[in-house]
This record gives sequence, C-alpha cells and structure tokens, in this order.
Amino acid sequence: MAMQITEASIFNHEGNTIKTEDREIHIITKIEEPCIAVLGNVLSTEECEELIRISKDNMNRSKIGSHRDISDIRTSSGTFLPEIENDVVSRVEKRVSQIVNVPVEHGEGLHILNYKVGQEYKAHLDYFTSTNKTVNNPRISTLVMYLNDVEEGGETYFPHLNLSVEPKQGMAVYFEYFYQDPSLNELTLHGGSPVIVGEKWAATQWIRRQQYR
Ligand SMILES: O=C(O)CCC(=O)C(=O)O
Ligand SMILES: [Fe+2]
Repeated sequence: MAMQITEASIFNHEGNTIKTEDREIHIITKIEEPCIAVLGNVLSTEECEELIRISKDNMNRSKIGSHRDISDIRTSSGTFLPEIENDVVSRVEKRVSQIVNVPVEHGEGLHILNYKVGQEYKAHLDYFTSTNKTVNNPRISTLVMYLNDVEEGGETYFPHLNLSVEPKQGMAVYFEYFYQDPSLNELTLHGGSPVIVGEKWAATQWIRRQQYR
C-alpha cells in the first residue's frame, strides 16, 4: 500500500545520515507521517556523561522548586539546565539545532530527566492543547536523547504507532506535531515506560515555532 505524503516536514534530510558541523548522525528508522525518526550517534559517551554530571545535583531541587515537574503523569525528576556557559551544552544544543533544522534560540533549553526503578512518564502529547498564550509560539517538535543504557525498561513508546524505542546511550528519537491535520499530531502521543532494572537518564529539547530564548 503506497502512502501518500501530504504534509510538509522540517526534518528533510536526504539519505540516512545527517552531517552536522561536528558529527555524523545516523537515521536508523523513519516514519513519514507524522515524521518520527530514531537517530544514532547523536552524542558521544563523554557528552552524555557530562550532561548527567552537571544535572545530578539539581534533580531533587528542581522537583521541589519547579511546579512544572510535579505531576501524576511524570514520576521521574527533571531539571532544565541553567543557562550558564558550558562547552558541552552549547555544542549539543548547536548540533540539535542542525538535526532539527531550527535555530538554537527556538529550543526551550535541554531538559534533563532521571527515572529510577518504577518511574515513568505516562502517555502524553508534547504540544499544548489549551488555548493560552502559547498559541503564537507553540511547540512544533521534540528530540529526546538517551544519556545512558537502561538495563531493562524505559522505552519511549508511541501507543498509536506500535513503535517503541529502546533507550541506548547517545541515541535519540525525533518527532514533530505541527501538521494541519490534527489527527497526525495526535499520533505523536508518547510516553516513557517504567524503568524495570537500572535507571534512565534522558535529555529533551522541545522546539518552538519562533524564537523562545
Ligand atoms: O523519557 C522518555 O522516553 C520520554 C520523555 C518525554 O516524553 C518528554 O521529555 O517529553
Ligand atoms: Fe514528551
């Protein structure tokens, strides 16, 4: 059955590699509509370790201090990296912007997530569904990067698409949800399944239509 592609994607890379300024990313799997891609070689081991290292001490504080993170659907802890000078953060944000084809300033900033055994992020949509002030500058796409290997569990799953992505250090999953057809956007419903053995570290970049920072 031939699928007809009707909507434009911003993830318009030719072939199965993405050459950014400093790294060659592999497109391992790709679904066209909605555009969802599993990516390899996004981050080096050292970059993953550095992102974890600089986040570790902030995780609990962010959970208490930030209203964003206290919710039944997300039992993990998380933190937005503070906008301080860090070579790895700048390098990763720049690379992400080249992968997603959107300027760095449209990104909300790296959000680090840590899931312990039993913790999860129940199925949700990353875009805002209520009509509030975000309508002018909505989220349009997401890149979730895996910072470590999880012994068991912790997959990013898309219940409507029969797709489940195993967290592997340095890999990532990309998806976008700015389509005219709302049913395509709804297909990006996704969650982080509970960690069964080990722990999970991930870094999310949510991308806005317009400049955000
Ligand atoms: O942890 C995951 O696999 C998913 C994270 C996620 O959905 C998000 O940060 O919006
Ligand atoms: Fe999400």
